[in-house]
Amino acid sequence: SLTLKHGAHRLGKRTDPMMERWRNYGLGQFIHWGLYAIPGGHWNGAYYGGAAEWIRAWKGMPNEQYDNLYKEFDPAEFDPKAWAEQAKDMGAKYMIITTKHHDGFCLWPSEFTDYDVTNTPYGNDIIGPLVEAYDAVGIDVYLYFSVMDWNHPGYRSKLETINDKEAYEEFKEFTRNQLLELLERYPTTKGLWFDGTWDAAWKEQADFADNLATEMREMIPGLIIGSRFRPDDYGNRHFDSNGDLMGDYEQGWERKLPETYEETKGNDWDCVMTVPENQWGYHSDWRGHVKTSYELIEMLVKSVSLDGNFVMNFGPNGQGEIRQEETQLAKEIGEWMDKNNEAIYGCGYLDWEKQDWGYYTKDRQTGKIYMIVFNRPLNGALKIKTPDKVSLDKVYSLKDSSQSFVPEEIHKNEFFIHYPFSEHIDSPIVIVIEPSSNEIDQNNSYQKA
Ligand SMILES: COc1ccc([C@@H]2N[C@@H](C)[C@@H](O)[C@H]2O)cc1
Repeated sequence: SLTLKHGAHRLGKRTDPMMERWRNYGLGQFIHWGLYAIPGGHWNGAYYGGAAEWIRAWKGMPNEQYDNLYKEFDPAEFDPKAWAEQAKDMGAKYMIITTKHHDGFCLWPSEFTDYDVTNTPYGNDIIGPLVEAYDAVGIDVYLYFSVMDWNHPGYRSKLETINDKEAYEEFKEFTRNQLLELLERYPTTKGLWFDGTWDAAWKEQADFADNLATEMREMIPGLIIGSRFRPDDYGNRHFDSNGDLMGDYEQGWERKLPETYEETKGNDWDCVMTVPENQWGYHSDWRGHVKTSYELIEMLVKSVSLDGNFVMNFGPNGQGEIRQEETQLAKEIGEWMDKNNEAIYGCGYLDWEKQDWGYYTKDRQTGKIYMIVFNRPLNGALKIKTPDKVSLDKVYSLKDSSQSFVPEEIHKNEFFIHYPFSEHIDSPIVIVIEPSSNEIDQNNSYQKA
């Protein structure tokens, strides 16, 4: 393998308490909020179908008009406590907020630019009250930060001239200053979710980024930073030039999910997901498919079943309101989570053969196994294949533990559970298996429930 100065500094998962906590979240909330929520995908009566938070980049949208939107930013309905309550009721364990998206507008009072909330009619810090409100309800806060910054004069996508390099040095200083400022202002931050790091210019900054990551981790010990932040010596991100994961978890699953455990390479990872096909910031006219709570719950369960976290995106509007479609989804997901979160929180991958009816999750502490059923077989027979020497001692319905099942053995290590499906079931059901095996698996050191 290559000798790298700025490649992965750790092989395998982080095992410290902060990362253990992260690993057991299951469900997160992404919030994309900024000036782009004001146009909401429209400008001068024209509809822009691309991602609403990228409207400044779409042709026909005059940059200087976008750059003056800050003069209109006055979200009278912004209510961080209400947002935090809603996220709590949904069952989110962490929240990721855009402090600065690609447009460079800062939702906190930054010492290092005038392009921030203090120079708007609203005038106040947005990030601070959000951090406070979410901390108050026990939801951990992570800060999204875009390195790419269309507002800063020193930003470059690539470094070609001497001038580029000199300007970019100022930009790097500015970026460092803003990041240290954020960690200084919001010390309860548990981690940073970086974006906008694909540029050639940034890919040349292995040394700078590595040192900056070290500095940030010194400021907040245990700080969690994913694989999108730094490039290695050869400009590779996510995985270094030896194929080793850089950062504390893999951030490659944006609007997509792995199919198999192998695809996750055994790393920690999160999936960040939009409700419509591709809108992160507020778009007033969602076209195309809008995901149902059933689909989002399946993505959540699939993520947890493959040792990942699932982060559902919310895009508040220009007034600071959570839109009605997202409120409804949060309510429906919360109702399911109220009854079934035991199969999500603190759970992860189970190495039993995947079956068509849905997903297994395993509680990392108790070893309890959950069958989360989305696709009921017409004959009601749910197939289970177990590893050798595992018998299914106690099998019962999560919603009613008195409803137990005696698995029918159909082959060695192969069973049917005959579930009395009735037509009225319209949300995923969870069956609990308390396995006992002839040799207790040392990892599980399984105790009776
Ligand atoms: C295809 O290029 C991009 C670049 C940036 C994004 C940003 N990442 C998401 C988490 C949103 O912030 C989106 O604007 C999406 C697609």
